[in-house]
Amino acid sequence: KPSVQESTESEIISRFQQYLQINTSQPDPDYKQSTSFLLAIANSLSLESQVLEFVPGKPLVLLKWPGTDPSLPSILLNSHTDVVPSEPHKWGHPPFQAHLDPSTGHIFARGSQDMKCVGMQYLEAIWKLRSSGFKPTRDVYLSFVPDEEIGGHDGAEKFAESEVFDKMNVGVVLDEGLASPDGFYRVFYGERSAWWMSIKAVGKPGHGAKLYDNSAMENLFKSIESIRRFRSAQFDLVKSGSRAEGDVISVNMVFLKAGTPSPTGFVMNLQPSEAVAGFDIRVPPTADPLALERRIAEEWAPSSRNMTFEFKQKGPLHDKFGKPMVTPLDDSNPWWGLLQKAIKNANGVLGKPEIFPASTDARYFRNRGLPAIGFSPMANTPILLHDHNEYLNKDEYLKGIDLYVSIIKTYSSFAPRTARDDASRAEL
Ligand SMILES: CSCC[C@H](NC=O)C(=O)O
Ligand SMILES: [Zn+2]
Ligand SMILES: [Zn+2]
Repeated sequence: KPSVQESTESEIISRFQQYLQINTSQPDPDYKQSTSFLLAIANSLSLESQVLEFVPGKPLVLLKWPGTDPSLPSILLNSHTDVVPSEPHKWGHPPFQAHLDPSTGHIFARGSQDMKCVGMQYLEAIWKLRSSGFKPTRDVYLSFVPDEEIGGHDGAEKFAESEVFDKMNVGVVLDEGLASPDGFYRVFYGERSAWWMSIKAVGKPGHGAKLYDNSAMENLFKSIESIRRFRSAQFDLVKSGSRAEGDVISVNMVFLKAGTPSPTGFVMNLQPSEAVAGFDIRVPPTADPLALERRIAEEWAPSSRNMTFEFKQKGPLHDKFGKPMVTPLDDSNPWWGLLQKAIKNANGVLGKPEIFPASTDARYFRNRGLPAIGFSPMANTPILLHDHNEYLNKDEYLKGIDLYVSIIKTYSSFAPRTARDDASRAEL
């Protein structure tokens, strides 16, 4: 086997830039190029690799660094290869140039935070460990999955349910987190579920000059008012500091569709007979789904007001065993203590564990009852995912690699001597 040479800092940064320069933005990601790029690195690191296509044209790159004791459950380091679209003309530097600002060290690119950084940091950490001669005890897998940004149905969801996945005997999964503007690294043990709902009002059409009850617009606006009251009450809990962002139900109106089109815009003197509004609702795993469903049916879209509602997406709050989809962060989960230890050893400081406010692929692994922890090592960094001018500072990026060196070392060497050790740990 060829030995792996240590990389220079500029080689490391240039590999990150190369990955960022591949335009994998939805809705038409260049997965061909990202796949060959990742396979080339896997090859330089002599990792085992396979490309899984659960859906043609949507490749999942699965890499393996075999451990010395394959009987132990493995470690899975997951990242997605796709990124969200950008509006290039609103950026200071083109989003796929990966411009490195020489005075600040910021690297500007779509995906620099979400989450090509993490995917490459896993690989760079393995590069460092391999060149230092380290040998993992457990198998270490890396999955580079497609389509997270559009729901992960053709990527992580199918992967987590596959026979290949079963055979991997995964014990713990690491997936993405969020940047933090302060010095504490954020860490996530669960996430809110996305409920994407549209509500529709119907009513008698009529002259634009007439005041009458039960028009579609009036019916819809009564609902919108009620939803907005709920929204502010939830938001107030966050503003006052009594709840974290991931612990309330968020509701945001994302579209409004109504009116009678005309060649010059909309007919102005006609009250339409239909009006629809769409909402992105995020529900914490501890919320009572029945109470929310009742609120929707009775207050937000009551049939008494000729309203109907429809879900485009309604994520579950519980896993397939009926348990809330959260990863316990206590002594029943040795991976939590190990993560704390590994980060401390690398001089990092973790913040208080949180519920991720949006969705990630981690939910598909938690749904199988597996512990999954969300972590993207970006402290002292503004939260710019999905925003214009997304960037990551090069020194933060390099620091993150060292954190993963420590994590991968700690995780892959964790080998309780007997199953009883595991059990007694769990009893503590
Ligand atoms: C529910 S699938 C959508 C996934 C998406 N993930 C990241 O932004 C999100 O909107 O949270
Ligand atoms: Zn992401
Ligand atoms: Zn995203």
